Amino acid sequence: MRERRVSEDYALQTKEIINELLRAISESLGLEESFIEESLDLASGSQILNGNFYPPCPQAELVMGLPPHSDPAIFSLLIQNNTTCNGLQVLHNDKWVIIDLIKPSFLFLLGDHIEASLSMRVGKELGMKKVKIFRQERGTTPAIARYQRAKYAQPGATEAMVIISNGRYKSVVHRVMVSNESTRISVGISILPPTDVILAPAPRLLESSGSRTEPRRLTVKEFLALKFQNKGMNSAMDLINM
Ligand SMILES: O=C(O)CCC(=O)C(=O)O
Ligand SMILES: [Fe+2]
Repeated sequence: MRERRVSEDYALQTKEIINELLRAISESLGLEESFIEESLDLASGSQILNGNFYPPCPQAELVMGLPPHSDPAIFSLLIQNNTTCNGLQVLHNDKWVIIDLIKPSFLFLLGDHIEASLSMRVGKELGMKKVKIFRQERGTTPAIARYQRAKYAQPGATEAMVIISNGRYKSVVHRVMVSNESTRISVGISILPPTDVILAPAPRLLESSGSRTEPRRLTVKEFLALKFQNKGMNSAMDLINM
C-alpha cells in the first residue's frame, strides 16, 4: 500500500513538471502555451511509470541492459539510483555518448545535440519551488538558472513530439549498458495521448515550413502498432517523414 501511495504521489508531482515543460516546448515552437496539452488531449491520456533493474553482470561487455530505441511517447522523464554505473547512452553523430547524470536529478533526453543537455536537480522535496535547472554546455561548469529558464532551453523529445513539432524536435535514440560491479535502477515516466488521438504536425508549423506535401496522419494506436511490429526502431517514423 505504501508503494502505491508513493508512486501516485510521484506521478502527480512529476506531472506538474512535465506540464510546465510541455508549455515551454509549445511556446518555443511559437504555439499557444496550451497547444500540446490540448491538441493531444493529454488530460485524458496516460502516464506510465516503469521501473528498470539492471543487476551487475560478470560479462558486462557481452550484455545490453536495453537495446537502442527511442521512446514511443510524448515525453519521457528519467531518474536513476546513485550508482557508479553510468549505463545510459544516447546516439549523437553516429556515436554512443555516455550520460553522466548530476545526481539526484531528472533527465530529459535531448534531441539533436547533447551539448545542451538539461538536467533537473531534485530538491529535498519534489515541489516545483525546489526544482532548479542546470544547463550543461560543453566545456563549461553547469550554471544554476531559475526554473523559468526551461522556456528557453530545449528539453528532449520523443516521437510524438517530433511529429507535432514537424521535425523541429528530434527523438532521442538511447540504450543502456550494464556494469560488472554495480546495480543500476531507473524509473521512467512516459506521457501518452489517448490512443484515438491523431498525430500530425501543428498546422501553424506546416504553414511556416512551406511544405506542399500533405503529412501522413496516424492515430496513436496505429503509430504504436507500427512501432511494435518489429520492423526496426525507425519504421513508424519513416512512414511519417515522407
Ligand atoms: O534505464 C534507463 O536509464 C533508460 C530506460 C529507458 O530507456 C526506458 O525505459 O525506455
Ligand atoms: Fe527509453
